[in-house]
Amino acid sequence: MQTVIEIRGLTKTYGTVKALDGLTLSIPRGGVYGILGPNGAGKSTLFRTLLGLIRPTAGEATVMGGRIGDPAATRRMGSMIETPRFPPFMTARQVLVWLGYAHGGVASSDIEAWLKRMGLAEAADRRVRGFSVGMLQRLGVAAALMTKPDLVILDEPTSGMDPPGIQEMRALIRSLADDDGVTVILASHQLQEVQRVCDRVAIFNKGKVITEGRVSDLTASGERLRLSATPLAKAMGVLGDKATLDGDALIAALTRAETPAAIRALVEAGVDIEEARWIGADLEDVFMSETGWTGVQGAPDKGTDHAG
Ligand SMILES: Nc1ncnc2c1ncn2[C@@H]1O[C@H](COP(=O)(O)OP(=O)(O)OP(=O)(O)O)[C@@H](O)[C@H]1O
Repeated sequence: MQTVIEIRGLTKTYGTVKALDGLTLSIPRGGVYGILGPNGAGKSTLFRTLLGLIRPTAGEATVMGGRIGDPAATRRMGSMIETPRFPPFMTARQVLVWLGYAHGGVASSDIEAWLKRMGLAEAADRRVRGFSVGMLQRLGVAAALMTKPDLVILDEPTSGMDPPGIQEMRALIRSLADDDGVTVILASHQLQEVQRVCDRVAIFNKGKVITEGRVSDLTASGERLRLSATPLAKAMGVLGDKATLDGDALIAALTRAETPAAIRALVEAGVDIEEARWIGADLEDVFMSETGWTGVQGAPDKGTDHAG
């Protein structure tokens, strides 16, 4: 596997807080890679470290073969970390021209193309002080991509966006990877979006990687059988604690080997089965079980290191 980022034992401490705790991870070249984790897991700290904005306390990382902070590698990267801030008195177009200068110059045709692609053509001459969070995100993404990077890091690119905006962003991210050959690394709390757009993910907790893999493999391991059957009560009785109700269907936690006998038992008990299909676990299920997160308490405890 050709990698774009190699991270070995990366640690960043702030006082007593270990934002990154001996993190080890390899990120492949090409495709869309998701970094997931509860608040405070260390995602933004990792991105800032990879961009050379903060120094690690220990460990090392290479980005496209160069050490972190190496200007040759940094020039080939684009990024948007959290909601970007721009000088409020500038218009959207001026922001891109100004950032383009800082990068050594970006053709005005590229700036216009990105304003259009991010749905900002009509707002191009408005001052950014009046922009919504979603518009700032769009401008931040345009700024990250107008320099034609080989690798782009996007931290919560859809935060503050409406549903059509989220859908457009998903299409843009996939086309960057599939059509333009850009490696996209993104962090997001919107797990359904991540499941739809990412090829691989790493789940972080407390500065460590606790799970890493292809989205299809991670979700396949929790697959269950969805059955439309009548009468439902009788089917529930046959399957016992293997079954839970999901609307007017039944979700059975059966292995593929257990399934033929279970179907036979249902039919013999007089249950009609109208439909049976395998469904994968949601990335949300994987995230919840890996992080031990219930969504109500503080950051959970699970955290064995994983050499990716
Ligand atoms: N400049 C800083 N000074 C002190 N502590 C910091 C600093 N930056 C990050 N931290 C701490 O490091 C830990 C990791 O923070 P980080 O922002 O990387 O998490 P995150 O996964 O990006 O979180 P979120 O999902 O909320 O954006 C947190 O405990 C945070 O409070």
